[in-house]
Amino acid sequence: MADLLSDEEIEAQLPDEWERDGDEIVRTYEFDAYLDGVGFAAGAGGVAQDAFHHPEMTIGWREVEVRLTTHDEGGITDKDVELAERFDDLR
Ligand SMILES: C[C@H](O)[C@H](O)[C@H]1CNC2=NC(N)=NC(=O)C2=N1
Repeated sequence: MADLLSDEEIEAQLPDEWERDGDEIVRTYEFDAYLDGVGFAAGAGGVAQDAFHHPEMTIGWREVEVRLTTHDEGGITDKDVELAERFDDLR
């Protein structure tokens, strides 16, 4: 059970390069090659499954957009922030 973060908590805890978009936090990772993005998404998927907390990921040309929200709570919780930090560590 994760509690919804307040606007102030989100602002304070949002990792660098991440932005808030309504009830989601979002970051677009950029890569030198398309398959580097595909590989990142695969690794992020493994981390997500390990955390059992799953992002929406859109794989584009040399970029991957990652969106996180806690569906069970209807907004942003520390689960989203923690997973964002773990994704950043994959870089
Ligand atoms: C039952 C519930 O769907 C599961 O506990 C997990 C699965 N992955 C999830 N992922 C995300 N982003 N939010 C959730 O609330 C969530 N819930």
